[in-house]
Amino acid sequence: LKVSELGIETQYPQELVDVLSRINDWGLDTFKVEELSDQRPLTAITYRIFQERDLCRIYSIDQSTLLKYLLMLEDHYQQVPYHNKAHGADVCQSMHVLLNASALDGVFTDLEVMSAIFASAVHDVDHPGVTNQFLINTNSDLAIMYNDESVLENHHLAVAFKLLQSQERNIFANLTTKQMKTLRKMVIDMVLATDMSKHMQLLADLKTMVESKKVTGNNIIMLETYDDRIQVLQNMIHCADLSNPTKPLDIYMRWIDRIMEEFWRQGDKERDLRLEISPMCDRRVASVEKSQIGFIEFIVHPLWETWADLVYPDANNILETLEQNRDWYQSHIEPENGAFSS
Ligand SMILES: COc1ccc(-c2ccn(C[C@@H](O)CN3CCOCC3)n2)cc1OC1CCCC1
Ligand SMILES: [Zn+2]
Repeated sequence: LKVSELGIETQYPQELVDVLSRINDWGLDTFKVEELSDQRPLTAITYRIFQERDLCRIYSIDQSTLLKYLLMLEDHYQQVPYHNKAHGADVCQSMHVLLNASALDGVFTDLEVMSAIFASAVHDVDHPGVTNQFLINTNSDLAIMYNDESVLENHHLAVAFKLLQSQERNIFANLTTKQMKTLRKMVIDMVLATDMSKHMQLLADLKTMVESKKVTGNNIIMLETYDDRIQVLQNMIHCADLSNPTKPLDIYMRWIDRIMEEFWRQGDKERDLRLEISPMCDRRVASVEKSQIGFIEFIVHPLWETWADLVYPDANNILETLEQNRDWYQSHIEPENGAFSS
């Protein structure tokens, strides 16, 4: 990558080129990209991935149109502690790495790959930093708009596609009608699958797929129907969305700081509104380490363990890091008010 190909202005062009050289690695430091890109991590990372996958040539996407869309998309991510543009960039880059699993070599079409990258980049745009339940409990305009069903996920999708409607930002202008129809359906199906209320069903279906996994001679997964293909892509974006605990510990810890601040700010709002404070949202009774252990035990590890089965052995290192991080937190739990753990 050359400085002239960064797509964004920065006072640290060479350092940014150096950090982005790890675009295909699981341990890319999104926080470093955030700092070195002058607060443009989503544009810098997504633009780099489009270049890496040659998507502008394949789909005749004008590079300045792509940059205009990405900058506008990035500006529509809110300045909240966790669900901000850095998280969008992180999920996009994580998805990019997951798509490179050798068990998936040649499985997905360029259109499916572009849909997955686009879905990841847009999946939390305009997130207000509170949960679906909070929006429902407070009779928010968004909950009214979407009838309490996948409120945030529907909103992210609507914003993302609305931004495409201006001619100067329509990156998909040169897709055929059929291609656009397919892309739109897949992006909707992927972003709606990031709703945590769908987690148990998604995981159950993934387990069923693993049990009946069909592979080719060189261990590549065979996915014949749209339902099978989209199911794998839905689990992939869900894994990318819940990938913080699988990253190097120092990076994981910084995501924890951000999500806790966001949860505690929601708790502050609930306290002021005399609402019951949601679980893990009361900064006065925090047990950060215990919450992460529970999050890993009940949600993150079961999901990643199943994913690792599907693409065995490609995600073994990721699963290993997750288990090391879990064990680290297990061995660093603060004893309750000085009492010795029994
Ligand atoms: C690093 O820690 C976390 C990292 C991520 C998460 C987390 C929760 C839900 N999600 C996924 C949604 O954000 C799905 N979104 C919603 C809005 O619409 C789009 C799709 N992610 C929770 C984390 O920790 C919590 C605090 C203590 C234990 C649990
Ligand atoms: Zn997310």
